[in-house]
Order: sequence, then C-alpha cells, then structure tokens
Amino acid sequence: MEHAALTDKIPVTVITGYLGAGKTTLLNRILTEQHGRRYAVIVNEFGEIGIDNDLIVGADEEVFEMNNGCICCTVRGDLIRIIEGLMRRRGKFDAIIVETTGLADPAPVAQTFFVDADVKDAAQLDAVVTVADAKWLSERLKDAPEAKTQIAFADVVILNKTDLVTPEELEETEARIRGINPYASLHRAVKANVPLNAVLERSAFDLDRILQIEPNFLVAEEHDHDHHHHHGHDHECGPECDHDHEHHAHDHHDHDHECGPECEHEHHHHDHDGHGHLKAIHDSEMQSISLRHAGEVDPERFVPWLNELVQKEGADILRCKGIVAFKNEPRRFVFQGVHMILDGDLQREWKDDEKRESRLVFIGRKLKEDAIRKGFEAAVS
Ligand SMILES: Nc1nc2c(ncn2[C@@H]2O[C@H](COP(=O)(O)OP(=O)(O)OP(=O)(O)O)[C@@H](O)[C@H]2O)c(=O)[nH]1
Repeated sequence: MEHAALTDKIPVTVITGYLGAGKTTLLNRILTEQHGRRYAVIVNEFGEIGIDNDLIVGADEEVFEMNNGCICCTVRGDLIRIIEGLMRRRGKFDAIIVETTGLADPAPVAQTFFVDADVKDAAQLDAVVTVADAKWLSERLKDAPEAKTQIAFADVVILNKTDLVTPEELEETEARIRGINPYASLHRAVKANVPLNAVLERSAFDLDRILQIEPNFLVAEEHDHDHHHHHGHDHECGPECDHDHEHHAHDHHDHDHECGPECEHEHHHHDHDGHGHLKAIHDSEMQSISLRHAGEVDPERFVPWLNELVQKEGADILRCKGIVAFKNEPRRFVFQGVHMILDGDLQREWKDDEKRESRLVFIGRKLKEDAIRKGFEAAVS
C-alpha cells in the first residue's frame, strides 16, 4: 500500500482556517474524490454540511482547562468522546478529519491528541491544515489574532481563492505566511484544488522535510512597492518602534529595533541573492527559530532543558518539533509539542548514510530567541 502505516494509530487531519476561507470546500473535495480511503469527519459546528456520510459527527463546544492550571493547555471533552465512539467503529474508516470553526484556536484540538491517554493510544495527529483566503489573509493578519495563530500552527497551508488576486498580491501574501511559519508546506489553490496527498497522511516524512528548512534561506521582502490594497490602514510598527502602540509595549527583547512589515528600514535578514529562495516578510509578533547541533546530544541534559523551556515559555510557543540524536541510542528521538505539552518517542533507527544531528524548530509569539539559542547550546555542548 502506498501509505504504509508506521503505527496502527488512526491518522487525524485537523482542518482550520478563518471564516469563509474554504474549509468546507476542501472537505467536500476530500470526501468526493476517488481515493479509496474512508474518512470519518468531525465538525465542531452543527452540521450544515450537505454530504451524505454517516460518519460525520457534530461536536458541541466543550473545552476543559487542564488541571495543572495552565491557561494555554486545554483539551476538548467532546472530541475525546467522539473519538472514543469512533474507535468502537474501527475498521469502518481509515482516517479522521476534524474541521474546526472559523475562529477556533487549533491548540485545544491538537492538545487533545497529546494528552488524553485513550485518544493518544488510538489516534495520532497527522497534520494541521490551514486554509487561507488569498484575498483577505493579509488584512486578517493585521486585525485577527486567530488568523495568525492558525498560520503559525499549520503543517500545511492551502492558499485558496488565488483566482481573486493578482500574482503580486499572491506573492506578498505568501511572503507574509513564510514570515510567520516557514516550515509549513504551502499550496496555491482555487476551490481547494490541491492534490490530496499534499494534505492527508503526511506525518511520516513531513517532520524530516520541515526540519531541513532553514528560515535564513528566506529573503526579506522589500516593502516600498505600491500597496494599492492598503485600505487606509495606519503604518504598523514592530514591538520596538518608538511610536505609541500600547499593545506593543513589550520591551523584553534586547535585539535590534525591528519594524513591522510596512517599515522601510533595511532588515537584518541574510541577503541571499535569491536563486530559488523564497521571500518572507518578517512578522513583528510571530516568529520561528530553528536550532541545529551536529552530533549527538546527552539526553540527561537535553530533555530537562526542553521540558523547562516549554514550561517557562509554553504560553508563547505555539508549536515545536524536533528530531534528536541521543548518545548511545541507535534510534531517532522525535518530538512535537503544542504550548506546554510535549510528546516524544524513540522512533526508527538512524540510517547508515544519515548524519546524526539534532534539529529543532519553535514557532511562537515574541520568542526570546537569544536566550533559547544559548540554552540549547549549553544543553548540547
Ligand atoms: N472565488 C473563489 N471562491 C471560492 C473558492 N473556494 C471557495 N470559494 C467560495 O467561498 C465561500 C466560502 O467557502 P467555504 O468552503 O464554505 O468556506 P469555509 O471556510 O468552510 O467557511 P465557514 O465554514 O463559514 O468558516 C463559498 O461561497 C465558496 O464557494 C475559490 O478558490 N475561489
């Protein structure tokens, strides 16, 4: 079979995206295409979906804060019960798709797959797929924090409705997406017409691909071309600008002054000459950090560092992922996390021709990059 299962856990795809971006269009495409797979679909809004499929289940909003008192960790009771119910019908479907409502934060959905023991035994988060509206995403990134969170969260971004924008607008929107999340694979689409294997059942190889991307290979986008689509929005500066933006009044960063997407200062991104390099527009709020260590790592030092980091900074870390080479361990340690919740395993063995190195990425809001890098270097040295 094409998708040889690595585990017998049911893969779960979470589809997210802002209101009207095209989630239902994508779902319909998945369910009507001839792929020989059977999907159970969970929708967390009451079902106006016109699909004749007895495995579509509606979910009520029911979100629990976890009893460790952490505000950024929540699980969904409704989802747990639905998945448990589906497991009793195992054999009737091959994979699960969860469609979230437009404003949903994907974190509680994703966390449910890491935290609840029964769900974790039965199912495995395969990918978060974010559908974005090519016409409106840039605007929503300015005024809707959920839209940005959904991009930051994504393993796969489908930039839908490309028929409604010019090639220049499309490039700019893509650069904004990459500035927030360089690791997601990005597909342009009209009516969500993406190859389904770009969206479904991807995890086994995705982590490797993701971790090969160096955000430094992205080129900062110039920002002095004509913005005819600026509907009178004010100039937006980054957190360190001296203007009086009270919602940006953080001063805990000690790196250079960083401006928002519209500033005309020269940014400090590496000035690659660009063959095949992708453009990225730096986001003043959400960033990603990529860490790499050539050689093996002592788990006695690495694991406590990682745990402590996500405990301390988890509220700001939306996602983290990594593949780690432990000393005296023939298998690769693979982890991923959502806010403070981490899940890691020793997986397959390193291959003979594979370089034993450790690669990690973090995506989040206002990450303390210098401190995280120093901590990592100290933990792996
Ligand atoms: N022009 C254009 N319209 C599209 C495209 N994809 C979807 N639409 C239309 O956009 C509207 C919203 O699409 P949906 O798939 O319902 O979006 P959604 O994200 O499920 O919306 P909510 O469930 O309300 O959050 C529908 O009228 C679609 O027909 C596209 O690529 N181009």
